[in-house]
Amino acid sequence: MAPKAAAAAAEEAPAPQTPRKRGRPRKVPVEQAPEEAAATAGQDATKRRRGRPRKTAASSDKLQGGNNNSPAAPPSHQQSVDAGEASPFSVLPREEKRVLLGHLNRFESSAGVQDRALELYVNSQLFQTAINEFRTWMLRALTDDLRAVLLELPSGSAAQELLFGYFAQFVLTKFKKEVRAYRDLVKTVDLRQPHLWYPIARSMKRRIIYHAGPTNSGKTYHALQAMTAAPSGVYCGPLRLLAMEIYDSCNANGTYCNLITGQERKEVEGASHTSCTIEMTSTQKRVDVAVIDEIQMIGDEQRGWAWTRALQGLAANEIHLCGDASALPLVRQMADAMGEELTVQSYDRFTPLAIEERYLRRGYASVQPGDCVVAFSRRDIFDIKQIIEQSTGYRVCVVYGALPPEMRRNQARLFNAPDNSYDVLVASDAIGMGLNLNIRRVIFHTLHKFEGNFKQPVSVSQIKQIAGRAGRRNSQYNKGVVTCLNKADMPRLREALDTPLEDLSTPAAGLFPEFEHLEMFAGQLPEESFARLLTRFGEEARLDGTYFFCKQDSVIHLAKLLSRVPSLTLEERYHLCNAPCNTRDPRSASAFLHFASQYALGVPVTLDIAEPKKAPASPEELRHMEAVHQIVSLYIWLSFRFKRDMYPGQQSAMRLSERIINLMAEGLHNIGAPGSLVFEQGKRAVAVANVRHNRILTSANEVSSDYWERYWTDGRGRRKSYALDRQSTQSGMQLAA
Ligand SMILES: Nc1ncnc2c1ncn2[C@@H]1O[C@H](COP(=O)(O)OP(=O)(O)OP(=O)(O)O)[C@@H](O)[C@H]1O
Repeated sequence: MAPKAAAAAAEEAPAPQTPRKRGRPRKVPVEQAPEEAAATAGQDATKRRRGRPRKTAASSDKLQGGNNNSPAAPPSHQQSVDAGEASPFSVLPREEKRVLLGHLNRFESSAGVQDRALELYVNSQLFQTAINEFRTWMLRALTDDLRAVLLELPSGSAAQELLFGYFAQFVLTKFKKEVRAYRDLVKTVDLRQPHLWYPIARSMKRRIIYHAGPTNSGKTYHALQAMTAAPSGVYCGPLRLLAMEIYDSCNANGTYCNLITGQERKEVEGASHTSCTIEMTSTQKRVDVAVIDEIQMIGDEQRGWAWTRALQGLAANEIHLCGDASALPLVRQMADAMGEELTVQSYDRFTPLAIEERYLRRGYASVQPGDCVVAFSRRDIFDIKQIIEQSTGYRVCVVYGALPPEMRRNQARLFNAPDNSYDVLVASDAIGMGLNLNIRRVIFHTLHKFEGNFKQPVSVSQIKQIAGRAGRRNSQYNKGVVTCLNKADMPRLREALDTPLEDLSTPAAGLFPEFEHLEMFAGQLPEESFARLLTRFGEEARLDGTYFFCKQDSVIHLAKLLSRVPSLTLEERYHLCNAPCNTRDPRSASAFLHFASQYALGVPVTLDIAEPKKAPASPEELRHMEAVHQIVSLYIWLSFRFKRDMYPGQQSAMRLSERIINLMAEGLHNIGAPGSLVFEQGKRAVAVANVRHNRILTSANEVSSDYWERYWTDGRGRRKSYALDRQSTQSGMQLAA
């Protein structure tokens, strides 16, 4: 049993069973303290063997009283360990010693013993100490009767059961204080009934409606219809972008709606509705109808907790969930636990989605208007953009996660508009949610992506979600097509699209402690740093199979950074650590530390960032500007969390953010345009550009050494160029294609 699972089962601390068939294993009642339970354990086992009446917990003290004449009762710990008597073991015949030590060796090395000890609130650290001392104690405790029983037993589980009873008695007597302390600690991290954290929601009679279906099937449309028809409502979405879309469309259609995200608070006078990112949703404010979008994200390893919280905590009479059917069994289980009614409405896709069996044979030279190329790294996205723009003449929009939502929206609008030359989109998986796009064909650049340091296959549900963007209702195309750049990826694409959504499952819902939980936990461990508290909370959390503890790497990273900042309360640390700081970027991390330090000193927090003057001219410059924008965005986020007078620069930060976004948009427009320079990092050629004659070539056969020149930036950012010979030009074209 895994330690957490064992801890979860700890309320039923088992007493040892009889070594032979007699009687069923005894379970200690939930209320019974484990030390009481175990105090009876060893004796109980041997007594039952002998047909004596079962001993009760109440009588255990008496039996423990060290009556060595009572053959099955070992001497108490005090008696056996402290009295300093010679061990009865030392005078035994060699063969008996061998058998008895064999039992003890097997017991000590058995994997199950430590897990069972956890059920008695013996943690792993204490277990090591206890198991080391147990052997000495046991050999001293060896009565004639116990010895006879052990010698009689084969070397299997019956002997282990018997020894475990004695181990329990030993550890719970000798380490009483430690066991109690651990039990109290574990009780503060009992997360098995998180729905009870929300008293308002539990006092209501809520109805849950699950809109289940594939992409582009009208799930969100129907849920939003219910929300806007109600006197009051809230939309909870996974992205700022989606929250902004719903805010705009509600207000445009006459439903007054506020916007609340980490970085925005837009209040509309007389608004009855709110559109927010799911982390920002209130569990206090009553509304008639709530919509939770992309409910399958309840299983997301980092953000799943926000969906669990919304589903269990929203104070809404009616809750509409939109998503694929993969989370349905889990939601059903959670609804049952809350005693709430669940109705399911199923949907089919509006338009057909077909696989184009001819993968992109001529590479990106053969893209067409309405194509969306999906790649999973920023570098690939810009390489592909440049290759397409320079080999086809189409203008390319890009969408990826690090672009601010305003820019993603802006790029989507450019791509959707019929009257411009932006006909092709190159995007990351960020297009999987939230954008209505005029896509005819999705082309997967690859079906692998880096997760941390490892290349992993893209998941089936992600392939489905992204592919489903093609041929969307209300777009120009009444059917969607999907294919891959490489032939080798085609079988996986087919397999993913053929997998029914019902076969995918979201096994468990994410959880993350509310501040109150951490506060209680901190009360048990007053000496621990905040980062250690978070780690230990995750380690000790008691969960059943319905929930898992969300990954908290970034939170712990920030908590460690904050350990250098004194004078912050636990609550301040908790909120600071949940800030959207890009911990992989040292500039963001150092800005975070600067903001937190100023705040801790009680001086107004300043945003010392100079306004950029010109648009980025290369992907590298754009990346730099994205990082600057993330810092500005972090400042704005903090300014909404903490007292406004501590962040006096909120308004100027918002203006700066807007200015940076405009420059980035301008930069995106220029980067990779025909005739512009082609940049290369390191040594690999990514494309060749016909800059001298501005002639657009579509196949390697047309290449002639007269026409081509190659540009790149060297390691120090200097631009260099040289004319390509025919062979290099052709290999450049092959790379480009
Ligand atoms: N009954 C309807 N009348 C008009 N338009 C509709 C209707 N149902 C859905 N649509 C439109 O079809 C498109 C897809 O609908 P919707 O966004 O609700 O699908 P979905 O299943 O939630 O898709 P996804 O999971 O991909 O977001 C949207 O543009 C939506 O406005």
